[in-house]
Amino acid sequence: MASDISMNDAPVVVHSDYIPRNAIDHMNPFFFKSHHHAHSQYGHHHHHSHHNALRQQPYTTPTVVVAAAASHPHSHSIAKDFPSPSSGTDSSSSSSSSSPSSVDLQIPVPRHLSAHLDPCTAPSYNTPPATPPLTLLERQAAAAAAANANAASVVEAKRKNKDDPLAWCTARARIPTPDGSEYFLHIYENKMDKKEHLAFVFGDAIRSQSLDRVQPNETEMDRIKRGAYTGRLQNTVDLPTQQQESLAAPTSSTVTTTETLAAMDVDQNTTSSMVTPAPVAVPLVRIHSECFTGEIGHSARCDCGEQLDEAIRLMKAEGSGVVVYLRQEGRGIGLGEKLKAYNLQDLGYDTVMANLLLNHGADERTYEVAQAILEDLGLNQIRLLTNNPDKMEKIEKDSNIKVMDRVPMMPKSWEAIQQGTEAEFVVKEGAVENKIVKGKELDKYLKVKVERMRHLIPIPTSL
Ligand SMILES: Nc1nc2c(ncn2[C@@H]2O[C@H](COP(=O)(O)OP(=O)(O)OP(=O)(O)O)[C@@H](O)[C@H]2O)c(=O)[nH]1
Repeated sequence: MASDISMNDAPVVVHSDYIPRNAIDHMNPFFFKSHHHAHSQYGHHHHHSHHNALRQQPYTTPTVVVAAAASHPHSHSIAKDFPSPSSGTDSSSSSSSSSPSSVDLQIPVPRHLSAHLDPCTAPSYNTPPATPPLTLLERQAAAAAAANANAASVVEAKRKNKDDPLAWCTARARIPTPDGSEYFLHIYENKMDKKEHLAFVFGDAIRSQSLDRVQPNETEMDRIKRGAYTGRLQNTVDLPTQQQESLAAPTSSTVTTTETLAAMDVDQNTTSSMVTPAPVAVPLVRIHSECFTGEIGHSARCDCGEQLDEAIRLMKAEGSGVVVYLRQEGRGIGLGEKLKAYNLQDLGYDTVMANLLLNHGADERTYEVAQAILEDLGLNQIRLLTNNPDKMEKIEKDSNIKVMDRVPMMPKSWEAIQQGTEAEFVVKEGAVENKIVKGKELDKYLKVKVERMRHLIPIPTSL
């Protein structure tokens, strides 16, 4: 039998100052269920080596486990502060759940998993046990305190550097796309984190002020390398030398160096006199959060890839617009934590509850960097592509940015359900045609967004 190789007799080192990794084991039904069985059903005849390993761990002595199990007559109950997968998180949530039991919360082991709960093969035994989890209230208080501290430090950073932007563009380059259209990818550094946030800029009229600003002692070639030119670059490398010299690199006039600015007697700290973009009608903007699984990994758990593609399609069609691509993977908790959340979702918890059980906020994203990027691109009035009212509020907060209009992003599969055309989807490798996503897991994910995160999408009546 392909047994639990992690449960072999590798020596278990128990340190008295052992610090558990997190609270995950305490809500893992395998963990407690199997212990309960170890004592009530298998008693002390249970001889699997990992049992002894666990016995040595400071936070989960057999006594504690027996007491925990005994205090709950239900043989599957585990820890008092974990709700069942179907219960809500707090009274303010708009969960459609019908079991808001918050006093004596239990995690029933999902029926389909019970069959696999042989304590000899239960897969969680190799995981170090953890400290007792925070109660939900404590978690919420901690999340609120962290959010406040974060907001305060951002304000502080802004106050100290009134004239310095929070984010600035360090390079930009043309990205041709298969249909012949192209956009300029902008890369941003910022004061909040070490991540490279991005802006996909469609249309030549939208320009980064920080990129265009003249830097001390830079040459024309430095500016070309950063992408601080207008128009398009010409291939001069393949031309004979004398022709190379006679051709300016950009096709239009505007690599502006310190020398030319000096000759023009222009204030070198500003670019306003140098770059005068054509006026843009209120442009389409998408503030998109990174999702490796949805955009690269062919996942049908979410519609993130579909949304990114749709935003790009709309901006190509308009010939103008910006996708601000924030590296806030997993609603800010990171990819590793998102994968853990997926395991909890496979146990039946929804996306919100899974985050909370991992001691994260339901959504840890912030939008100050996005605000700074939009300001840098000169976009104070936008049409925002989103279903998320929270995002609309946060992007306007403490800034000059005004969301003039919200452009909804209807999930394609739900649109098709409403139009009765779902059967026409052709499933290709990894995704439905045109990267559209569909399926039960997506439906559940989307419903949670509507029911618990105020997203503005009509749920098809058949769901
Ligand atoms: N923690 C967590 N993050 C997820 C999950 N599924 C997708 N994400 C992340 O959620 C982010 C996208 O946010 P969404 O809530 O889908 O959408 P939104 O950006 O708030 O709203 P829209 O503008 O309407 O798309 C990306 O960073 C994804 O990586 C999940 O199950 N758990």
